[in-house]
Amino acid sequence: MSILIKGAKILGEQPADVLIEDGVITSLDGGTADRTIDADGLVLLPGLVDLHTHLREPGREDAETVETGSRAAAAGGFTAVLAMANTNPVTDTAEAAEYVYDLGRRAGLVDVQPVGAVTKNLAGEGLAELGLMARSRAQVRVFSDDGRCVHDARLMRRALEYIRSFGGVISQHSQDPRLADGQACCHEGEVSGRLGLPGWPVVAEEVIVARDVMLARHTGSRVHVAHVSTAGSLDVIRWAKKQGIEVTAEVTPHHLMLTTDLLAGYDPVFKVNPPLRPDEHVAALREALADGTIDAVATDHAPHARHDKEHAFAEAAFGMLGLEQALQVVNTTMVATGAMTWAQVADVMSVNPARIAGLSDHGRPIAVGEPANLTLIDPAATVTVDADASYSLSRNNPWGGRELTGQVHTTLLRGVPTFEFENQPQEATA
Ligand SMILES: NC(=O)N[C@@H](CC(=O)O)C(=O)O
Ligand SMILES: [Zn+2]
Ligand SMILES: [Zn+2]
Repeated sequence: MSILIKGAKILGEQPADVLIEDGVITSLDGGTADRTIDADGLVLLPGLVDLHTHLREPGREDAETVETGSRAAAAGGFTAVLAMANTNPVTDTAEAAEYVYDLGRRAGLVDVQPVGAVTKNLAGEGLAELGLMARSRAQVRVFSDDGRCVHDARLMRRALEYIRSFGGVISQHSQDPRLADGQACCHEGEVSGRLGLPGWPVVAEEVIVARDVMLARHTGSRVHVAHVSTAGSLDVIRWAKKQGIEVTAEVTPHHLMLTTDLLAGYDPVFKVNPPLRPDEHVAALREALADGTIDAVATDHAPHARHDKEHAFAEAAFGMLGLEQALQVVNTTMVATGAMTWAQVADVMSVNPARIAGLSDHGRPIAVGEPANLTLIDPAATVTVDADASYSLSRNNPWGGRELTGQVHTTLLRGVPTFEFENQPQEATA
């Protein structure tokens, strides 16, 4: 099959006629194809890569499956996602990693790359089969106990030493469990005081970020800060990068746009870990994304069934959807405001995440001979998000009712359309 994408602006810059044959880009200068997509006014990016997705299979197929999450990812412009290990059973063995990998290939909508747990059953006590997962068919390179922090410094050190031999990275959910106790459910500050909700302090994140960059320096190994959310963490990461320490960081779409004030209605859709922060942190995160202190945007797509989410705020599960709106939120907060170019968006949503995760077929230049993993975007479309129109099995969408700018037009995985906007008229209202 061949497709011609006619007149798309590559990385928002020069228009070109991109020819794709048998899954590979074969020309930037037109040619004959079975099918032509009129892409006048559209922007072409390398397919997006999400470093942080919760797919819930195995174990919680009522909240999401590999297939439904993959469909949501393709609709959001993604061609690869890293599937977090906090499933049931946990992805802590080579077999478990291969199982998730195979489910992803069978769904065939995005490349699903399993994340391996750092510790057995995420219990924080003994290391999981890191080497066997790395050598498995799934070739795991990213390890994380996400949902929990690897809080034992000795275990973190050993894990970092171990994964260095095969170029692995630990994605840390940075949260000191003693500073963030079991009752806490939001950011500790003026709003939590006013609403009478127990919060936890920003320093619970920052002390772990600081400790981990020192462990990265000590071991010469790579640490990745998952869902960074505080200005103080950014100070530490800036300092560490200046020292040449191997640290990278991701920010979520929700931490780029949503603030603590939203908790005033006690709506659990806004309950997430790390919690929504006040304006000054949001501003610091945007600045750090634009200046390269933060390497990537990652969704932390965290689907939850209604019976886990629809409770009083204090009891509801932490987490919100992200895959389908991520690009729109980045466009609205960063591109439409002039803070970033599309070329920078390609870096933070494709090139850098692919590099961090070691995915060699993704985050590639849009050039002849490269695999056609591509995302075509209408940057000017305005969309009112309909929380009920989602490919996810869950409905904990914090963007419902909001007007966002931009719409994914087509997603291609190795030259095959995995999402096409024209075929999904119920998805959005222009
Ligand atoms: N982000 C969340 O609030 N929840 C995540 C876990 C996590 O990312 O820590 C989940 O698995 O539901
Ligand atoms: Zn987390
Ligand atoms: Zn997560």
